[in-house]
Amino acid sequence: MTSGKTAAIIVAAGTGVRSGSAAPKQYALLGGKPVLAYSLAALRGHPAIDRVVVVIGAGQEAALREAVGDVEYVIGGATRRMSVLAGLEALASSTGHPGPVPGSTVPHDLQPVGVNSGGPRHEAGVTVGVKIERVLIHDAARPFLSADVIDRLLAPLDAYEGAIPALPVADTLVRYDGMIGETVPRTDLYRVQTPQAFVFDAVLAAHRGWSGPEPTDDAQMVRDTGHEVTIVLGDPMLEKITHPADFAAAEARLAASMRSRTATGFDVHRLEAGEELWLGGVLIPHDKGLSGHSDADVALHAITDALLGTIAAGDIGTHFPPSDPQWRGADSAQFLQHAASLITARGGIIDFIDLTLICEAPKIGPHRSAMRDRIAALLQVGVDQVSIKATTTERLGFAGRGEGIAAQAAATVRIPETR
Ligand SMILES: Nc1ccn([C@@H]2O[C@H](COP(=O)(O)OP(=O)(O)OP(=O)(O)O)[C@@H](O)[C@H]2O)c(=O)n1
Ligand SMILES: C[C@](O)(CO)[C@H](O)COP(=O)(O)O
Repeated sequence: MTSGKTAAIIVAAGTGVRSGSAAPKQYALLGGKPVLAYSLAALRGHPAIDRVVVVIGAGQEAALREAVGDVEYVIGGATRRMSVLAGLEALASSTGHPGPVPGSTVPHDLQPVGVNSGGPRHEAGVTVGVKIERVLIHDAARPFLSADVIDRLLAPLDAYEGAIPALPVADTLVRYDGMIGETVPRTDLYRVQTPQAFVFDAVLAAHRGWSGPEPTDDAQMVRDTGHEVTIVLGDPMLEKITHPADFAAAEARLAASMRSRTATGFDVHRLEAGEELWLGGVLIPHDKGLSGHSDADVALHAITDALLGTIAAGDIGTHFPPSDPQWRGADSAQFLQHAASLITARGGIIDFIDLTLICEAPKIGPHRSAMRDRIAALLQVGVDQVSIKATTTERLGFAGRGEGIAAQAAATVRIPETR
């Protein structure tokens, strides 16, 4: 692949009339997250992509910020083509690219690129001034974009000015005008998806010089200005959300892409006189309490580690180092909630927690219900998704001598493979 920077434009300035959604469909929730958030995360998370600009409708800054937080954005136009052009011009102007020639179709009122930081619009930080060599242009309405598709699209750009993902047509195709007419041979027909990848200068020139009928994608513009555009294998996950039923289909695709993961956590704390005994987020009357890092709630620590394990995010010490004085005496509920928030941020769902407390005393039975309620509330799951068991070690070892309490937890979550 040639050297130079790769940018991505997500067009999200449509109104989604056909979707029947009250708000533009790119802000509708899918699996609890805005549609736009999925492809934005996929593009931002891809190592070959240096910069992502989202094209939004006028007045959508607050909706954008609420949906995805800080992101570079530009205001789009009345058609998809004009929105793509706005994105291309934003990239061109911020990287010192020559401006459009007089008489081209570029409108004069294109907004400058901004960052949705809540403050005044400003130029986009470190990436401004870096020349863009390649660009991916993507519909926000196609949320489930995989890294494999991005890889497939970028690979041919050394040889072609463009590459698009497409799927062969599987159905019989027929012309219809009240009665069926000609059957259209389908052997070389493909359904075209996005993102579409281009050499930046080629697609910018095609857009700036366009005077043909309204195109339905960018590839046809690049092709019609004399460049070669190739096809790579698309992805059934990339179907566009267009009509109301497409939301249910997208939810089903998302659910089918969820993979179950189970991980365990283990922790021990010393029992000492003069300490409070916090277990499972509940203060338990006892003649001794647990000492150590934070409030030393061994149960919440074990569950936190189990949850972090499901996403291979290190352990509790990685996120809350015992050496950091700010966590001394801290409520362990915040550790647990942090681990849960990392799973939620990945579109994950917590399915089940199973905890075993290992101690001679206190008796866990009388407190089991309060602990289950508290843990379920902290994780925002049902009480029936939290199991708490207890055992002794038959007076053997540190637990048997009443010197400490051990906790062992297992967590099962579902994480979407499509990010
Ligand atoms: N003026 C427009 C029109 C469309 N798009 C974007 O282009 C993509 C594909 O368009 P489509 O599915 O047609 O979206 P809408 O135009 O929003 O839908 P509709 O035609 O039903 O109103 C979407 O991500 C949409 O937000 C855009 O950025 N600017
Ligand atoms: C760009 C596109 O997604 C490729 O299939 C499609 O052409 C967009 O069409 P729409 O009419 O804007 O939905």
